[in-house]
Amino acid sequence: MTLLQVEHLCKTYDAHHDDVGLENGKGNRENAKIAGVKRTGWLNTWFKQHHDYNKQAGVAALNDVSFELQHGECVGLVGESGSGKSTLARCLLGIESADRGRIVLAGEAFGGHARRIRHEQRRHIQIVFQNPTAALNPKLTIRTSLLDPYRQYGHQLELNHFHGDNEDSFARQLLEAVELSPSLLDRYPHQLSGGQRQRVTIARAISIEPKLVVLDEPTASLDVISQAAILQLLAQLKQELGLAYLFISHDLAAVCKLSDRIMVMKDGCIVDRCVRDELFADERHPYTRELVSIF
Ligand SMILES: Nc1ncnc2c1ncn2[C@@H]1O[C@H](COP(=O)(O)OP(=O)(O)OP(=O)(O)O)[C@@H](O)[C@H]1O
Repeated sequence: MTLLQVEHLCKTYDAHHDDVGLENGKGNRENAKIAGVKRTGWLNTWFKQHHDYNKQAGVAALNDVSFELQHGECVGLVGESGSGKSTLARCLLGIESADRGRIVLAGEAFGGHARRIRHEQRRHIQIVFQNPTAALNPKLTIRTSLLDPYRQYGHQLELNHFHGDNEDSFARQLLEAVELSPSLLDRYPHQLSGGQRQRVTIARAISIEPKLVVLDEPTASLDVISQAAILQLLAQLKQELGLAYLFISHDLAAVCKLSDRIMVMKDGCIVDRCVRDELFADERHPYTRELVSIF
């Protein structure tokens, strides 16, 4: 069975749209949660840093976007800044709803137009952000941040890979899965390197064994060595846990390394799609050729 079906998704922002209540820090209740994690002060800060929008009237951020993603598959999503990649990610996570269209996850309606995502469904799509420093609450230990999704879903979880018998052994398993020492559990984010912090956010995202992880430029804030190591880790986890990824990136080399298929977005539309090895072929869409040529 297909894991994810996105059908005819449309989203237009009006001139006064403020989807997450950034100006007053309030946000509506649906938006106050991201990936099952409460949007507290630190997450507000992340949104503020990453959503410096050019708020023009009637921006069609998603214009009839349709695609499918299979279990265990990685689909890369590339396109210039403002093409709609993050909007698509936010619609998938239920942070905002589409104006039209349908999202079906493992055969069940999931978000999309005017549909709320149930708490137990929300666990199945998680996200890893670009900036691990902003994604971890500086006041919480690594242990507390790691265990947050588990504590929210603990009683309902049927895990296949990790064993949730007690919190300490669960947190240790998570760190081991991302090749970090359990001795980091009682440290704070500032006591870790950028690469280690990103490993922690990956561990947190996979902790409740989602079906799909949205990787929103997961290596963009890292040095070249850490980037390669994180890509290697993501490939390994995909294999071990049978995860599917939607991998959003400007880095075509990274996308090619991890993805089975690639979609190219421009002005809210998917203008091209291909298997990885065909991205550099001559017969690609002119926009894809342009992206490839400037890479
Ligand atoms: N909350 C919002 N209010 C108004 N306009 C928005 C909002 N969010 C996105 N947009 C607009 O929608 C379009 C798509 O933005 P989006 O952030 O999805 O692009 P992107 O491809 O993820 O860009 P980047 O690669 O820079 O992250 C842009 O024109 C953007 O200005």
